[in-house]
Amino acid sequence: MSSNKERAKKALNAMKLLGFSKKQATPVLKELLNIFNNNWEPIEDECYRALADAILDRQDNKQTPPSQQGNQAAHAHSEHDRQQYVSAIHDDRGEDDNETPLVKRPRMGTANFRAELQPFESGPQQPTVSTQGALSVSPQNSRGVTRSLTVVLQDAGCEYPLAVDDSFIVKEPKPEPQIDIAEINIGDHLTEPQVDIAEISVGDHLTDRDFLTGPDAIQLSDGSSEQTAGSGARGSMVKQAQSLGRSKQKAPLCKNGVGSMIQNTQETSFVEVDVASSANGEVKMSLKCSLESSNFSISMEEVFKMVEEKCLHSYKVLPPDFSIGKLMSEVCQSVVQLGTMHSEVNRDSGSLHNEVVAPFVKPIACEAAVDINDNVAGGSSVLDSSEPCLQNSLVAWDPEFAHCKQKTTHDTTDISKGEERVRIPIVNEFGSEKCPPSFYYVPRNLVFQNAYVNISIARIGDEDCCADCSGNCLSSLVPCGCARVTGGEFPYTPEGLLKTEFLDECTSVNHFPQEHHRFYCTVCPLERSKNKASPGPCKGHLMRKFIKECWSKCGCGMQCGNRVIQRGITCKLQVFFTREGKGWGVRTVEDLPKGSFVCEYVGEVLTSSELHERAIENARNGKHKHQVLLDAGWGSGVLRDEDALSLDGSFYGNVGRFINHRCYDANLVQIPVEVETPDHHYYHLAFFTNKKVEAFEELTWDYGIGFDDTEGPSKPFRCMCGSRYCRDPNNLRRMARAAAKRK
Ligand SMILES: C[S@@+](CC[C@H](N)C(=O)[O-])C[C@H]1O[C@@H](n2cnc3c(N)ncnc32)[C@H](O)[C@@H]1O
Repeated sequence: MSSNKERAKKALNAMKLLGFSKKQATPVLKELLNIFNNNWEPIEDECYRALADAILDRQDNKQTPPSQQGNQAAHAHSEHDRQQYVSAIHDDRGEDDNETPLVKRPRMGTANFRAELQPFESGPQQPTVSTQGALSVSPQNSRGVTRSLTVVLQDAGCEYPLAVDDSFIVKEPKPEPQIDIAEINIGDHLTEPQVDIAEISVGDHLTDRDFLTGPDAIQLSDGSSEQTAGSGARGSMVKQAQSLGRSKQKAPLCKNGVGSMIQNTQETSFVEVDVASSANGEVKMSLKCSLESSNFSISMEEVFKMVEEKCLHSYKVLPPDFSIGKLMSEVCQSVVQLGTMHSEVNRDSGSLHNEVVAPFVKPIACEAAVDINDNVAGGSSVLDSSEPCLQNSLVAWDPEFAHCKQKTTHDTTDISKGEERVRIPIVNEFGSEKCPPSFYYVPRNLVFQNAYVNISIARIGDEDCCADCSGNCLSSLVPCGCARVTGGEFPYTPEGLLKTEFLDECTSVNHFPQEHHRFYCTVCPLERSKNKASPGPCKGHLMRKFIKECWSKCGCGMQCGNRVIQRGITCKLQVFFTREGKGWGVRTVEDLPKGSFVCEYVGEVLTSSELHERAIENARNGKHKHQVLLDAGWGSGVLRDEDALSLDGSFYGNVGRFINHRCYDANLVQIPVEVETPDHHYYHLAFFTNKKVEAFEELTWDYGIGFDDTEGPSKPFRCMCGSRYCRDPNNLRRMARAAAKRK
């Protein structure tokens, strides 16, 4: 048996390892020996637990006012007191009394020991090997989960298992009053390169003094970093800070290169930081923050991430590549686009040169306008007019689509998604819809199913091509075979414009159809496709002028002046939302001289039966489609169903499907163009300007519809073309004019 002196030395050493000085421990030990009648066993029990507790109690009592002090030890000289004190210690062990002895209130503040945090559920506690009195904190720290803390006092030769909860050991740093964000970075001195989260970092006000007091060493369990800290609680903070320190290093910068961190190094101030920018930095979006008395930095990436999570929470489904950062950059880019557009308008109009034009205009309700047509229109999409001039006409469009409730896949910077040689942006300054309803953008016609479009070299005879030409056919002295269709003269000028004479003739066919030759079928495929018991009489098909372009069987090159429409769109167009209630429309963003090729009307090639079937289907669904008959060349005998063709741009189409109607004085004229097929059942329908068109003027063509048509399965829209020659009897302006005349 050791002597009292040895036992006292051991006890004081044990206390020293817990951070209690000899001066603190000696009087308490004396008191306990007194209480226990110099019996060492209850003191040595459980690795001097009674002694440690008594020291802590004494410290507690010192902190309470003298009036409230109930110095148990000092008054425990009687046997009664002694019993009470001993049982008080044991009561403190709580429900686990029979198993693991517990110390309820170990103060780790100045302790110097090694400890491991483990969840209770994690099985038997592993004995731990002490190093130099270091504290190791397990990586997980889930709040509210009670963990065991094993303290090994190697010098004392025993384990000291403590049950503590997170609130005790893992004391979270007090959040700064203005910053309601969980993660805190205590600064640059803690850096580790692996954690890829970006955080709010709090700088100088949470200094080493706050966290890292004392000389005690904290060793992180992964051993990856050695920093000093004074307590277990602080250790956990250091651990957290450590990971934040790592993250800070890896915090990604915004892709567009704008500042990605909000930083405030002053006590009370506004900080302004760029958060997004257009591609070339002309437009920037910034945030103004006034988070007082903080010295902080916030990663914008983390802010975006938080907003994205909120969006996901609210909207449930988001595209996988949804990004607030991108969205903000898109806003900046759109401002650039609109700004450019407006400044071009101003420059071209010459009136507003120095005026700063707000890029956004007060929106008007677009749905009301659409509703007007919605009410008027209805039924099938096929326009079945009794007017001969309705042949080759565009049928009613789907107003339901115009509500833009469908998910759209359009790229607002280019509706053609790169399919055209030029970008065709989508712009909406007036309505709430960002994009037109979905459809597949195709730059060329596609056969749906049964249409007979036979593109073969063999079908093109020598007389229908110019195999012997080379270079540019327009510059040859004698026009080649390809000019035969146009009376031995090419329709194009060397500048690539349609010749005025040719153009005017084509326009005149539209304006005065009754003065032009018409072909009447014996049995009209259009009538036949209606599957009536006895097909109605043919209403006549206008014989239109054709353009014949050189093609692949010709010897000339792609730059030949007689190849215009096959080179595709070259002028700058925009799909925009019309303010008059016509839905989307097309405008040019540059001046176009008379005779300029604008675009083709592209869609699926349907037979008249297929067209009719779609019409019935659409009537059933109350839908209206973008369809146009190809009937310019029906004068070549009896047409089979598969030869009587139409184009439907509803599901597959190009920018042409957005061109709105204007009665008589439209600025575009539609002209049939023969390219790869010699017969005239199938042809390209190309739009050319029939007058000079100024930048930002809407492009329109005359659909050739009769608005008083009540016979057909569908009624066309109420016309809002604004033309003084508007044919629509329901046109409000026209009615107003008529009323004024009557007065
Ligand atoms: C081929 S689409 C033209 C593009 C259409 N605006 C859109 O938003 O998709 C034809 C439809 O546009 C509308 N539209 C075209 N011209 C119009 C006009 N002059 N007045 C009113 N609506 C018109 C009609 O609803 C018509 O059925």
